[in-house]
Amino acid sequence: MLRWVAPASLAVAGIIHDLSGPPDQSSHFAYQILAAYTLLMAALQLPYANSSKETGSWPQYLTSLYYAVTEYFMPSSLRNLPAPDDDTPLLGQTITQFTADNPSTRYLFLSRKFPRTPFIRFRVFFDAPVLLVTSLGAAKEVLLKECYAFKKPGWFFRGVAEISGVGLLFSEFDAHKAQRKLLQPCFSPPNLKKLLPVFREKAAELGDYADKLLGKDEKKVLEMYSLHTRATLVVIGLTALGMDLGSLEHETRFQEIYDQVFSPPGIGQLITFINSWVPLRWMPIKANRDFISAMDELKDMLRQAIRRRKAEVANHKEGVLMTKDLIGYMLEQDGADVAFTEDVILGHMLNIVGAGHETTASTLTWGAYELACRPDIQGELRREIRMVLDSETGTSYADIDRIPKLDNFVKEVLRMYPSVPAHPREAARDVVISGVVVPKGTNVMICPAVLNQLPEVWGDDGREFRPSRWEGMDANSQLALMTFFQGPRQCIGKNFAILEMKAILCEMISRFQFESPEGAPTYDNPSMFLRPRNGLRVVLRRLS
Ligand code: HEM
Repeated sequence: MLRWVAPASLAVAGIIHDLSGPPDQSSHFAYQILAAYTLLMAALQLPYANSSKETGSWPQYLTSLYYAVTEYFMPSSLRNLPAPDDDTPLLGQTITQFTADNPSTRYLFLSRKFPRTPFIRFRVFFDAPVLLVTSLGAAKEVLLKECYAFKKPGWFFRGVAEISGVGLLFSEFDAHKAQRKLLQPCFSPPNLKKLLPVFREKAAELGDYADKLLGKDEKKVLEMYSLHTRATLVVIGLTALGMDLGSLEHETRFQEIYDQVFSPPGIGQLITFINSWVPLRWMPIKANRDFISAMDELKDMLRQAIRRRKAEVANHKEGVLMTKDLIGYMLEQDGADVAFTEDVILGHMLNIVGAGHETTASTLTWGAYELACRPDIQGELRREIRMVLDSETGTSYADIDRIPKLDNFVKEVLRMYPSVPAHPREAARDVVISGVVVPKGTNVMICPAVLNQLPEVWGDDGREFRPSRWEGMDANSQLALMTFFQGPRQCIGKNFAILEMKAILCEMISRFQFESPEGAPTYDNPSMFLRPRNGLRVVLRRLS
């Protein structure tokens, strides 16, 4: 009977705590007395801990005791949320998550284990609670209605913004609203229309390069991820920044230092990761010196581009490709509501390069994998694409954007393989989401894969790759695809990315047959992107 004393005390303590004031993160005096009392009650059980199977082993007992006590420090409004029972003390779900086969697996597992709840509460480092958003209702509130009640957490800022720049990604509240308003026109449909010829030209170059790699052979195994990252870097540099950043045929200096910063070798990766929580950049070791010098060089290259463009804007020279390319646009707006100083523009450029090329490259790579697995879908797509590309009138923006089967295929790849698997947020104030009080400072995690596969939207077959599911979806179904998010902070480059991917797929599918993927794919984990571990190889067969 004694083993029930601690939980019972906990329950009583919890009720009294809830009655004693509104739920918040602070622990007041009465609460601490109750915590001490319960600890004492629980400690009374210790002599019985090894006496029978019923009471469990010492480690089990100590773990339960640890959790019984730490539950006290959980805001009361979060205590009753469903939570996994296999947390590791002080690390929570971190190990389970990092050893899973892909960065979304654990979140998907939890969302299936606890269906029909707005949030699942899990623990991470130092047992901090995180709320995983698991219903469409809660997602709508976090991303749309209460979007500005949340911000990017400090640990995330420390870990990522040192690489990706502050830019739009890490600006918050009014600063975000003002910058977003100014940058939005760069990504408007009229501007994107002007980019289609560039997307098509670069897609054709990618096709030519793949053809060159095949040489005299009719078919060959090619590694698609590196091909796609090179192609998307060329596109993003040229179209958004007016710069030559990459090349399809060889690794440029920019690519080399970019990889050093984003995917540092060996201990560098670990330092980048730990640096989010415990500052380690000051340590005088090689990994840090390499990182800092690569970052300086990267920024130097981008600064030179800004200065070059500044001189052009001063001479009223228009952007080469967009009527107003991103840098030119920002320079013209400097001095309006937002000061676009060199540092601010640099932040935006780092954002665009970081957010705009690996994401698109990963999605294209998973697309190549699905094509290789599904010859029937590939054949249907090829027929539709060739009809459009062969039309006598020439291919326009509207033509490519409205090939129905291609549209469904791209959406399905985006749904099943969201290239950014997890997006953390922190409540900037107390806020109520789907009836749950989320106290200021609480971390919230949005995992697009969870939201993209919700049974409330897709029924029971949401885990299957089936492009035809998009046929006949109405306008409200926008919420069915959360890969780019929705609302004020949704991806500003969404339409850019979709059009670029369609242009590349049109070219590649019409010229090559994708075949024989190498077994089941493996994923990088932990990783900020859902990308294949060690690349992804498929057979490309030249078509006549
Ligand atoms: C498949 C490709 C892409 C995916 C899946 C993707 C996904 C996302 C998501 C989910 C966000 C919201 C992040 C957050 O607030 O936590 C975001 C933001 C952003 N994305 Fe993308 N993105 C893609 C391509 C692009 C491209 C091509 C560009 C630029 C040309 C771009 C530029 C940005 C920027 C600047 C933001 C910050 C927007 C803001 O906070 O207002 N993205 N992206």
